[in-house]
Amino acid sequence: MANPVVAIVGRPNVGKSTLFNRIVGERLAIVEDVPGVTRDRLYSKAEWLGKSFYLIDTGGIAFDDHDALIDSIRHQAELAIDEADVIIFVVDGTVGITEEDQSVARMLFRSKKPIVLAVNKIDNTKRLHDIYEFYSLGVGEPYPVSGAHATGIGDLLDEVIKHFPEHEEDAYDEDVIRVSLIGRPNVGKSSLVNALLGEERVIVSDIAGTTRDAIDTPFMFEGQEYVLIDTAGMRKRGKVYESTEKYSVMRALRAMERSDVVLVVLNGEEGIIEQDKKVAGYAHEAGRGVIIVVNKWDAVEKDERTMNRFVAEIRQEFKYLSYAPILFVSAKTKQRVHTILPKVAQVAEQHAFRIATPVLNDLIQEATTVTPPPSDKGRRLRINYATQVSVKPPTLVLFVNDKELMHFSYQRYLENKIREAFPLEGTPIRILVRNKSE
Ligand SMILES: Nc1nc2c(ncn2[C@@H]2O[C@H](COP(=O)(O)OP(=O)(O)OP(=O)(O)O)[C@@H](O)[C@H]2O)c(=O)[nH]1
Ligand SMILES: Nc1nc2c(ncn2[C@@H]2O[C@H](COP(=O)(O)OP(=O)(O)OP(=O)(O)O)[C@@H](O)[C@H]2O)c(=O)[nH]1
Repeated sequence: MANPVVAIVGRPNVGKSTLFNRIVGERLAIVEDVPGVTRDRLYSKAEWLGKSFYLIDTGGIAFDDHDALIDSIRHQAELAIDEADVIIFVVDGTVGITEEDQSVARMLFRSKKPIVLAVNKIDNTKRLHDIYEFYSLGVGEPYPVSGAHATGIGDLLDEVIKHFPEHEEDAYDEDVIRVSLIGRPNVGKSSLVNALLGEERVIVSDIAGTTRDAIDTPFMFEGQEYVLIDTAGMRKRGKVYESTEKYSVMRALRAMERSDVVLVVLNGEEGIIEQDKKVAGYAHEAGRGVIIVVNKWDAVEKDERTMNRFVAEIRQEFKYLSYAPILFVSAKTKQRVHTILPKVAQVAEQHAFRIATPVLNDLIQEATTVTPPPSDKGRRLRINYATQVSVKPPTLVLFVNDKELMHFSYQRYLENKIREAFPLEGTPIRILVRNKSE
């Protein structure tokens, strides 16, 4: 379920970004593209031969000073070693081996992580003999590539995916609810984890064989088993992670992917800032159940309208998360912390909700009768058949006469009708529109 992470490492100017763009932009499809949520180029989801993974570009460091440069390349490599499942180590075939390359190679070699060596800028076959000297880096076979001409990338990726972990790493039982907390630094994630686990009725259980690397914390609450995902990551995240946003983002993403329900934590004292919107956008895109938790409510000066105002602001800023319930809590005083887990259980149930096909079709029938689809140049959308194809999140397919005729606003209308009929609080709904013939 969690996608492997592939990091591109190398000194400046070897062509990391060019390769990143090639891998993501042309050879491979970017999976999912949710409108309205901006995507940055720190990382991207990519796919090769049916295997999807996260690709991160560790580039973008520039220093005048040689020592500072080496230091920061090392730092990048260290993070890649920590977080990635496979590392693509890029060198420049036109320049040959440099001291920085050797320094990176030594670190990568010691890490014992799988390394695939890409010798870039091999723009034509005449250059192919330039790759042999790179064997002496001691990190294995050099793969000739040209980011500029998009050659050699398939062979490189064939090698990369061979090193993906074979087994599903988090084989928790179906009925265990997996929860993660995300939010920008200092909103109180660790404090909330402690408050949740400190709840009297919480028993930290040990579900056998599941706590690989002890990064997750399983526990029982009111007869239900839960796992807090990547608790260790949340606790350990120190200076290094904070200074390198892409790694904390990636870590949060992986945690989210392994979760049923994500708690998006906000700081009630400071209000919503840009970074919160990014975090919330990721949560929505991940397709998990979402609960918005406003923490530090104890520190907010309030009157009877404060809460409503905050709710209105959240709805305004995170329009795409309109399905997410909002809780106001304090990890410090424990105020309303006890409402979190019951809400998580409820949202997890909705996230796995299944609508029977006849019921769904009746509902769509009725909705299209009440408000018929708009017509476009004399042609009208017809929905022939609807069915739910998967859960977590509930994903529906609508078979129609011509999917070009489906407009965003009409799709939103149908989603609202579905939400009126079923208790889908906290879960996104995916609606796929297909032509009848597909
Ligand atoms: N000839 C040739 N030039 C390339 C190739 N790939 C990249 N370049 C050039 O190399 C330069 C550096 O490319 P980038 O992709 O920015 O390198 P980078 O490693 O990401 O650099 P930083 O962001 O500084 O870490 C650019 O001028 C590219 O046009 C290639 O395959 N052949
Ligand atoms: N007043 C108040 N302070 C809180 C509350 N929760 C956390 N804090 C304080 O906020 C600060 C940050 O809390 P953490 O739990 O470390 O926050 P975090 O989100 O885990 O931070 P990172 O590890 O940096 O991502 C600490 O000084 C906490 O004591 C709360 O409910 N009320």
